[in-house]
Amino acid sequence: MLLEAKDICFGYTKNNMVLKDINLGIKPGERVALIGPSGCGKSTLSQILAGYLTPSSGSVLFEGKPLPKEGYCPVQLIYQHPEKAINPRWKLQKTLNEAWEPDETFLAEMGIEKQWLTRYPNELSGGELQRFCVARALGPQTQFVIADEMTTMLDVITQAQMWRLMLTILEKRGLGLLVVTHSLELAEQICSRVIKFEELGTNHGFTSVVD
Ligand SMILES: Nc1ncnc2c1ncn2[C@@H]1O[C@H](COP(=O)(O)OP(=O)(O)OP(=O)(O)O)[C@@H](O)[C@H]1O
Repeated sequence: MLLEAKDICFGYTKNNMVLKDINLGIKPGERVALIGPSGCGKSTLSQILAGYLTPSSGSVLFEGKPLPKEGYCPVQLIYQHPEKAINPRWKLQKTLNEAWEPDETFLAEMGIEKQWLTRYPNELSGGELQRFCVARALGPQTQFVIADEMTTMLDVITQAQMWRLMLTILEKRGLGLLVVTHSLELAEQICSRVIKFEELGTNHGFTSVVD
């Protein structure tokens, strides 16, 4: 199993558990979509799978091991809201190079203009900023990408461009993917398996660690 969530429970407050006994297993080579109603806990689970939040019980394993507590996380999360994922006081060159140093060809492929690098996040549009977040998440040490409503704020043409590029990179580098989306159409186009969030608490979508 490539990425596993085992018996995950989590609440932002003690009396209100958002996630209860969530089990999910993603095999190497699978591209999985997670769909579910607003507020059910998809983003919370994504943050746990990428090591941003610690579950109150249960565990996350990547290639059979817990996620590293320090250093680069092989599971990279791309948020729905790029402005929340970026330090507002850093120019974008610094933000990008904190993760890795992509070359000009890569930046051009991502549709990132050179002049944007010298700007602060509030000097770019949401869509422009999201390109940085995607580029930043695709560093050479990344092995798995979680895209949480990654293209929601982009126009349909840019959405299609971003996904085409993303899929090319994922395939070239053999990276795993979990897509969180409200669009069943996108899920079915991009992924080999679609999971409904409400099925996760009853062990659906989970295959034993023996795999
Ligand atoms: N930082 C937070 N503090 C307290 N409660 C939170 C926090 N973030 C999310 N929640 C609550 O946790 C629940 C799950 O939220 P989450 O964002 O994971 O849902 P979601 O399925 O991703 O929703 P959407 O599809 O609307 O993005 C919601 O009831 C939400 O109000």
